[in-house]
Amino acid sequence: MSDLKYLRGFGSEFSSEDPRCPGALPHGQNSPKKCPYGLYAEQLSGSAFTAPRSQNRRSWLYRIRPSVGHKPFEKFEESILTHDWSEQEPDPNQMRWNPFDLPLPYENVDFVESLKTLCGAGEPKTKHGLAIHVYACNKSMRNRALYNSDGDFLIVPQVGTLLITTEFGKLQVDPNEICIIQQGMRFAIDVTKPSRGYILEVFGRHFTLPDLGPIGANGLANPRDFLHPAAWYQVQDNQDYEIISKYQGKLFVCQQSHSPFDVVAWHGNYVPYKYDLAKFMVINSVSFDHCDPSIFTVLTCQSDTSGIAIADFVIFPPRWSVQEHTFRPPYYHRNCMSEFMGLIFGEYEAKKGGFQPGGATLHSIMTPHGPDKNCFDFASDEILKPCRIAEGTQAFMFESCLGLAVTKWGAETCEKLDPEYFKCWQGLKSNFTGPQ
Ligand SMILES: O=C(O)Cc1cc(O)ccc1O
Ligand SMILES: [Fe+2]
Repeated sequence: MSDLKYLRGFGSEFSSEDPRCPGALPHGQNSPKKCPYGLYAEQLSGSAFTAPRSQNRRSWLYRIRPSVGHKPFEKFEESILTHDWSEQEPDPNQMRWNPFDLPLPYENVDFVESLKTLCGAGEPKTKHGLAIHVYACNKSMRNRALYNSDGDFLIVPQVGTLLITTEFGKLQVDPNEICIIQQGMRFAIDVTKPSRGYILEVFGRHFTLPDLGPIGANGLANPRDFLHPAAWYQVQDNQDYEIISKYQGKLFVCQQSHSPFDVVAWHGNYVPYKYDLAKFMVINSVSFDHCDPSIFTVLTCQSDTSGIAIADFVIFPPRWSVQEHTFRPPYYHRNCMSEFMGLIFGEYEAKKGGFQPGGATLHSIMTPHGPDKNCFDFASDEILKPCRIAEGTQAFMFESCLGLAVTKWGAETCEKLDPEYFKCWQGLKSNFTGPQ
């Protein structure tokens, strides 16, 4: 799979033909009377038809059969996905989850069956809000494809490579890479070993690159490093296929007698993509003080209020730390945004050993948090020389302007919530020297 070909760019107009069918893309028009190779033309709209050009997203798919050739949808039972944010009483406490369980061999669970919702806010019907899920699977999705009617998935693999077949072609996504599968796109995930990761879902809006302001035209996640699949199709006739739709927070399944991965060629600017976090160009203070973590924003999903994110995807990559006369780790703070963090590998700088790969933390709106006692003591006394930090680590944050509610699965069923978390700050004593 590593010889997969990708198309580079961000938000561009791409086009791709499976090399087995040269000329499959119609010339000069989207919907000819008869398409080349007897294909059907189908538009996938990711924005209102009339959205301003800068936000307008759609793709044209040239496929063996149109998507509509399926039997009626029924409820898909094997799922703990929820958007019921009132399952639990609100809880403002700092939360830390130990690593979520990988499936045991006899559990045999695929990506869709393994989806569990941890927390979220808002709902898909009004296209406002987000949900944070985790997956932990050990089986490939055989003859089964998923699409999300509610919004876009940002998938962060933490253990195990994902081989993702989409209508647009294939993506291989390793830990320390992320991928975005937008609303409506059918995909199936193959795994070769027990695999785990995090998912940020945003309802009815899309991720964009953050503006760079005074940084200039380059830096942070550069557009050329976003990789899109090349067209690939399979002919699987008379083969039962399950299509699962996440619709208004619930999963539904329908049957069809052929593969949905039958798109021979496509063009447009609404295409799934992946990004390697190691490609992020880090900008930071080279003089003094600790910059706000917004400098590490990879992708943002903006609300209607300029500069305010429904969700930012932020990373804490390996980098040089050079600030002088500065407490270098994250500062103590209280935030009007919600901060959900995960760890792909290594240790998080503000809590060495206190937060494990495959686990998570949630610091809710205005809930105080910051470095633990060990981190504070060390950083207050360390001799400041230029040094590498976060080497061999990758922590990330989903930051949202919305107040997040934790689900029953997140608070109880998963049995990973650590009641001792608050203790990491209890030893922070007064160092007040008083008036001299
Ligand atoms: O709380 C956290 O660990 C995330 C975070 C990191 C940082 O460098 C500054 C602020 C912040 O919220
Ligand atoms: Fe924070």
